[in-house]
Order: sequence, then C-alpha cells, then structure tokens
Amino acid sequence: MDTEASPSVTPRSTPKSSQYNLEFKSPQSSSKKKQSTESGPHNDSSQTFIVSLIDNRAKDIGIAAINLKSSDIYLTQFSENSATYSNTYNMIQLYNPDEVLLPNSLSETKLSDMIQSKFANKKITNIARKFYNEVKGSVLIKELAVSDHTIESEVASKYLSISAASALLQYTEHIQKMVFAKQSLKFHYKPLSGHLQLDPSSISNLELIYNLKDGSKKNTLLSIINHTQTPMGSKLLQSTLIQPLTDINTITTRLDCVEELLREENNFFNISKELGNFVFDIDHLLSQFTHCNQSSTRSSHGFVQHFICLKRVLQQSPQLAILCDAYENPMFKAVSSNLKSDSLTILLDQIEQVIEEDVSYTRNTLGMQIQKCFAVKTGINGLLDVARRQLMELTQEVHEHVRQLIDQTGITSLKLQYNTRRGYYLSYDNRANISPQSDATFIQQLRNKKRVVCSTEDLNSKNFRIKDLVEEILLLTESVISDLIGKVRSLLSSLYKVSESIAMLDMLISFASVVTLNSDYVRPSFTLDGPIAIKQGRHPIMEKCKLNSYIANDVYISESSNLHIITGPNMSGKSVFLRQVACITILAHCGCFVPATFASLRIVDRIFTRISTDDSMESNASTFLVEMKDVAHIVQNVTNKSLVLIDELGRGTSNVEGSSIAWSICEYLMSLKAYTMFVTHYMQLSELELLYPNIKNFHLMVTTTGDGRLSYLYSIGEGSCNQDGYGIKLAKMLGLPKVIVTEADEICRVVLEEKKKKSLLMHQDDATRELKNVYQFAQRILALRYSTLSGASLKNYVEGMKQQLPDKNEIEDRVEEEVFVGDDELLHDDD
Ligand SMILES: Nc1ncnc2c1ncn2[C@@H]1O[C@H](COP(=O)(O)OP(=O)(O)OP(=O)(O)O)[C@@H](O)[C@H]1O
Repeated sequence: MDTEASPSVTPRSTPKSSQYNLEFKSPQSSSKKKQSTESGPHNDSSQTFIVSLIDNRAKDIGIAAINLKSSDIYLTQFSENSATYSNTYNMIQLYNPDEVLLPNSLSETKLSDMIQSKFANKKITNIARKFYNEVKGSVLIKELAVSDHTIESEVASKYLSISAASALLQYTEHIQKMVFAKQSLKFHYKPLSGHLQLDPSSISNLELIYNLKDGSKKNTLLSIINHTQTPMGSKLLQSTLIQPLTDINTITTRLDCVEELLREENNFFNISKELGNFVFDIDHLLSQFTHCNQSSTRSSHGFVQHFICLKRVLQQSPQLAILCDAYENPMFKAVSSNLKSDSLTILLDQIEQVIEEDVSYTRNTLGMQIQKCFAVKTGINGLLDVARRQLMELTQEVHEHVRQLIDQTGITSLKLQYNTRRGYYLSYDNRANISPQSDATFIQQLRNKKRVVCSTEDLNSKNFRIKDLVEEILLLTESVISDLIGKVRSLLSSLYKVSESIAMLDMLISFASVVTLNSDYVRPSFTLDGPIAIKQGRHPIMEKCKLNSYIANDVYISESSNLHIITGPNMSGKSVFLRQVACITILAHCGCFVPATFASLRIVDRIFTRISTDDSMESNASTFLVEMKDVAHIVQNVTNKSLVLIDELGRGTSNVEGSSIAWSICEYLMSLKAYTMFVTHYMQLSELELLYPNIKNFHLMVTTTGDGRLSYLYSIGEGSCNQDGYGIKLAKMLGLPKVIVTEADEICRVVLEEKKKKSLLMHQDDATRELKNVYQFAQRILALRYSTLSGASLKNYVEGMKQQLPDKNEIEDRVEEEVFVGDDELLHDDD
C-alpha cells in the first residue's frame, strides 16, 4: 500500500540494506538470544523495548530506548558515579528491554561486562561505533520528532544520548525494517535526577508491581492504587510507581488535583464514567500512523479500523474536556485544552466527511469485515460504490442459498457462519437426521462434539468472488483514506497530547478513587530536608489482608536521629514496619494520598532496601554473598538524600563477624545525612545509641501471657527490645522439646550475664549521657523549622521539652551558648 499519497508526508528513502547488513553484525550471529523469564516493571504486552547505549572516557553514559509498540523514544544522559554502573543498570532495567545495542568498542570493559552479565537473558547486539553518530542523530531527531516537540532544545548538549538515538534509529530502520514517517515519533528526555530511583531488587522486594508469592500483580502496591480504566492510564501509573517524582512542585500539583477531584465528587464520578469509554490503547493506535513501510493491502484493512477507533477518541475527548473545565487547577485546564483543541475538531470533521457515521469499533470478525468495506461514505468514489453494491448483492445471494438449502434438506439447524480463513461456511447440529442425498450436497465436512461444519460448491465459489470484491473494495478505500492518513500524521503531536492527557487524568482519578475507597488516607506534605514524620502509618497491602486487626505505627526520623536501630523478636512486625515506611514514601512521591493520619516527608532521591526474601536468592549464591553484594551497592551509591532500609545483615556468617560488619555499616551510614532504618537481631548494635547522638533505638513490642506464651503487639516503642528469651519462647510455642528449651534458657542466661558486664551501658559516664541529652534537645529545637506550631503552642511545646531534661537551667544556658548563637529567629520570645 502506498501510504504516501499526501504531499505533506514524505517517506524517508530507505538506504540499500545490504550496505548496513554488512556493518551491523547480524543479530542472530552476534547475539546470545535466550528466552526472558524475568518479570520486570515494564514487562507487559503493550511494551517492547530496544535500548541503545554508549559511554565516553569520563564515564558519561548516553541511553536511548524505543518502545516499538507505541513509538515513544526516551533519551537519557548522565554521569555514572557508581563504580558498579548501578545507575546504568537501573536505567536499562526500567525498560526491561528485549534487546540491548552496544557499540562494538565500548571504552569501559567493566560496563560491557556488567551488561553481558546482568542482561545475559536478553539479546545483546554489537553495532559498529560509526553508527553512534551525533550529527546523524541530530538530523534524525529533527526529522522524526513530532512538530512542536521541545526535544531538540532539551538534548542540545546531550551528545551521547543523541549518538545512542542515532544508532537505535538506524538499527530499527535497517534491521527491524521499521521506517518511520517524518515528524511522527514522540521523543522524551528523561533526566536521571528527576525521579526517585528504585533499584530493581527494591521494586521486587517491596512488591510494587509483582508479588513475591506467585509473580502476579495481586496484592501489590499497584493493585491497591490501580483504579485506572484506560490502557494509557494504567501504563502511566505503573511507570510512576517505579519512578516516582522528586520535583516538589509537580508532586504538590498532583496532590492539589486529587484534593480538588474529591471536593467535586459528582463531576469526579462523571469523569470516571467517561474514561471507561476509552478502551483501546491510543499510543498503540497512533504508532500505527508512524510507520510508512506498510505497503500491503493488510495495512489498508488496518487503517480503516484505526480510523474508526480514532474517530471515537476524537468524538469522546471534548466531553471529557468539558468535565475537566469544572476544576480550577491548571493541570485540569491543560488537560481540557489538549482534549478539545481546534485542530482536532477539524480533523474529526475531515474524518467524518469520509468515514460513515454509524461505524463503530467492533471485535466481531464479520462485523469488522463489513465495517472495513462500508466505512467510507457513499458518493466519494464511484467505483467503490459499484463494488460495494456488488458485494451486497453477492452477500444476499449467499443468504438466499442457505435458505434454499434448508428447504431442500429439511435441516432446520443449518446456520451460516463466517471466519477470516474460510469466509462463509455452514454448520448444523450433528444429531440432525440427514438423507444420503442431502449429505452429498455438503462438502469439506468436519464433525466436532456438537456440530458438523461444512460448505457447498456454490458457497465456495461465492466465497471466492466475495474475497476478490473485498480486496478491490479495500484498495479503493485505501486510495480514499490515504489523504486522511497524511492529515493524521501532520497532527500527531496534538494526538499524542490527547493520549497523555487521558493517561494523566485517569491516573489522578485513580489516586482520588483510592481515597474514596479508603477514607483513612491522608494528603502528605513535603519538605526538602526536613524529617520523615508519619503518624499512625499503615502498610497499604498488609492492612488489606489484616482488615481491622492491623496496628498502625508512628515514625519520626530526622537529621538529629537519622539512624534507627530496630529490634524485636521474630514475627514481631519489623519487616512490615520497614516496608510500610518505604510504601508510604513511594506513594507520596507519586502524588498519591497515603495510609496514615498525618505524613510529612522529605524529598528522597533514592530508596535502598536490603530485605531478605527467600525468592530473591541468586542462584547458588550464599546468603552472605547476596547480603554483601546488596550492602556494597548501598554504600557505593547512597547519598545524603537517600532512604536506606536494611532488614538484617550479617546473618550468613559467624555471630562475631556478622555483628562487626553490621556495626561498621551502621557507623558509616549514620555519618551521612541519609535516613536509615536498620532491623537487626544483634542486640549489641543497640549500644551504638550510647556512642552516637544521632542513633536511636526502637523495638517492636511483645508481652508474655500468664502461661508463658508470647503475645505480639505490633507496636513500635522507643529503646531496644529487652532480651527476655523471646526466641526461646517462640521455639517452645512451636513445639521444641522441654529439655532442649530449658537448656537453651540456661545457656542464654549465662551468656547474657557475661555480656552485661562488658556492656557499654555499664561504663557510660554521666557526662557523656548529659552531653547526648543536650545534643538531642538542640536537634529537636532545630527540627521545629518544619513544624506547623506557632505562637503560644510553640512556646508550650518548647517548655514541655525543657521539663524533660534533668537540670533545666544548666541545659538552657548550654543550649544557648553552643547551638543558638546567631539563630535569633528561633529564640525570639514572641515565637
Ligand atoms: N502492624 C501490624 N499489625 C498487624 N499484624 C502485623 C503487623 N506487622 C506485622 N504483622 C503480622 O506479623 C507477621 C510477621 O511480621 P514480620 O515479617 O514483619 O516480622 P519480623 O519481626 O520481621 O520477623 P522475623 O524477625 O522473623 O523476620 C506478618 O506476616 C503479619 O501477619
């Protein structure tokens, strides 16, 4: 099919493929293709990614990724500050690509090794370095990007990402044989810093998209907040969850929108209802208009269907726009103006002039066939009208033929059916009485359990004629609609905005639905460098499983105590508590309300998790090896703005070595401004609190019932867990023989007594203790910067804090001397 009839759409000439086949190593010969078994974040049927990457000697990385199903291209360039190339790995892994393209001469072999080992189950293709060409890349971007896109200015200085795009586009064109129409692709620049980075193991450990139990999407954070109704909204929500935002203004705008939606509830439900009409993937639909190398009649079949879908989108969008107009937020205004732009009204008008009014989207095979043939209005092309009249007559003949057959054979269950492969065919109940004479009339008979499927000579010949006529009609239809295809291509940038707007609206409606379905979710607030303060926080997934028995907990982590050591017996809820903090932080960074009664968070640049899950064990790797790899990754990449959640460390080695490693990791992490929560069974770690003022101990509370059984409270308390032989009590509850339990109890008592003598607690002097109190008092005062308290209530709060100190006057003097010099604002009496 010639899709280039419109003068405004010029196909780019395809270079002689042989030249490129020589240059690009054939994917089959140079790559190791294995079946992917991984379930990555983007691993759904609407996405198929190819990623291209390049580096330079200064360890800058350029990445370009194309989604072949939607024609979106993502460009990124960043400076790799991790020795293990973890940023590069995370970035590529986010796309979960089917294929990775590498220049045949990567300057860093370590990078090449990382790609080869981490993406061993993907197709890795080497490409001649000369295809990573910045100049060519710029030309291609200029030529292919939709018209009013700002991508050229965004990537002007990002020469590596342009080079990566150059190789990627040449590869898809010459090897994948996808020729894109001019100004048809949607380019996006994705800076590394604009998003909260989550590494793939955290995405998996926190069960954001897939659960750890069976790898499905059930009981995941996504399942809790996903009330989207369109494929675009669902994709946006999923990608937001694995790449939450770090821009405080954008997050606030989203939260404002959710709040506004909740205020105007009737309108909110109407929008939700309206969104239910956008059932097909508009991105995928538009990508069909970007390819200009579809020259068979197959594509014309498709285009008719695409126009029917597009017409429906354009008809429904203005209605959605009117509903959005009821809201004040500029985000809704922008969505509204994208959905009802004048150019789209003109396009709809043009489509309606050509496409019949009453054709609509259908999945039925015969319905689809009829719609394709009769989609173009009568009176536009004389030959087309004649061919269609012939088709109608022929179809009537087919029906008449069946009626005659029923009369002749007396088989009342005889039915006319249709499928794409056979065309029209017959079927009747296999219990029907049929004479031998009638039986001979039917040819190509196939019996199944209930029916006999067959045809007749006459029906077959009519089928051939119908097939020819349909081909002719579709060719004539194509000549009519090719002009329309050009018009759609020239408006792709507006149409992409429609898709993006619907996706954003759908995601916001989904966030609002979360709140209507869970009235106890609250709007989070943000500071750039304040504490993470969560009141009555809950784990969104666990609370669904536990219904009313879930126990909410508070969290307050700030610069003054940026490392929390959390202890508690087995099964007391430590891991759930850690995951709860992570989930609430992620939800808030997406712009969603959170399960708590109050939440104030600081903007976090990365969340690191070291959470042991049985499923996450690397094949044949020991527990210790996996732990050390994880923790090395954290230490190498953690920043002052990160949130680090470690659930036990040093389990796979001797007690002494394990606790020593855990101790020194804690010392390292507390020296940063990162917020760290460290769950451990090594009780000696709680002594760190005595040495360092910014380390605080917490524990998950349990009590012992009268009969010596453990009762879990799942509530977090200050201080460390007392060593009351909980592990032994649990073992007893689980059926360990009495003789073993008694012996274990005795050994435990002796060891603990020995330990107590050496404990730092015994040797800590009063001066150290007092100094620590002063430090913590001062830090709490400084943290008032983020407080909403003012006037008398602020003064009362400070008074209350002072009462808690042993020697009020002395402390006051020292605080003034040491901490508040120059900080007049805070000390001002009126405040
Ligand atoms: N806040 C809570 N409210 C109600 N039930 C909870 C809560 N937290 C945890 N639980 C229950 O306790 C179980 C154990 O929790 P979790 O795995 O967090 O314990 P843990 O202290 O990490 O155990 P271990 O030290 O053995 O790893 C959970 O599966 C859940 O059923």
